[in-house]
Amino acid sequence: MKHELKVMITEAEINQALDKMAEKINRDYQGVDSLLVVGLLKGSVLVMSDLVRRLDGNVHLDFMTASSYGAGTESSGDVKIVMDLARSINGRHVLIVEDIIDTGRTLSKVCALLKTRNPASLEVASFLDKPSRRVVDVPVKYVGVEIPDEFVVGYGLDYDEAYRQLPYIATVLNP
Ligand SMILES: O=P(O)(O)OC[C@H]1O[C@H](OP(=O)(O)OP(=O)(O)O)[C@H](O)[C@@H]1O
Ligand SMILES: Nc1nc2[nH]cnc2c(=O)[nH]1
Repeated sequence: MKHELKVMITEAEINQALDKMAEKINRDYQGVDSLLVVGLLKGSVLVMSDLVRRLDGNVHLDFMTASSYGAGTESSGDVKIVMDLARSINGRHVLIVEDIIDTGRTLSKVCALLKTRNPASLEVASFLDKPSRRVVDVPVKYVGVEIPDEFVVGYGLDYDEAYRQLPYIATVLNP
């Protein structure tokens, strides 16, 4: 069945939100010798590449895969670390980049794990935030856009792995 999509956030609006996020991040990390930006795969790939291009200074990248969503639109709540970081974060300033924070379960698990590895600092930037869905409290310092409780696709976000490549964010009218 072909899904009917309704655009929620346009490409131009995404770019404006990214500019604002990057401005805050650049201000906060001014004077820091290097910033390690950690992308959570796969959802963060688009926001990660667009955000880091806007960052000043000495930026390093690493990736990790944490998965909690199966084939459908509901989190299983069972967060698994499928692929870990390539390098140590001991003493590093770490900024985790996510496409969306929903229940907060994924970020809560990832933050708890990374904190045990003694980073110099650990903060979170999530392009989308669905605050009404939160089950676990996670401090997210940088948010692009707050959205209501609707399942969205595009700009890294999938429906059964489809639609990640869309340059805009949309809701699925006939899931
Ligand atoms: O706040 P939560 O309820 O935990 O939901 C947010 C997480 O769900 C999605 O990941 P998913 O597990 O679907 O993997 P993906 O990044 O490969 O799409 C998204 O990328 C976030 O990581
Ligand atoms: N694709 C997608 N994945 C999610 N993971 C948590 N919330 C969402 C959402 O709204 N869309």
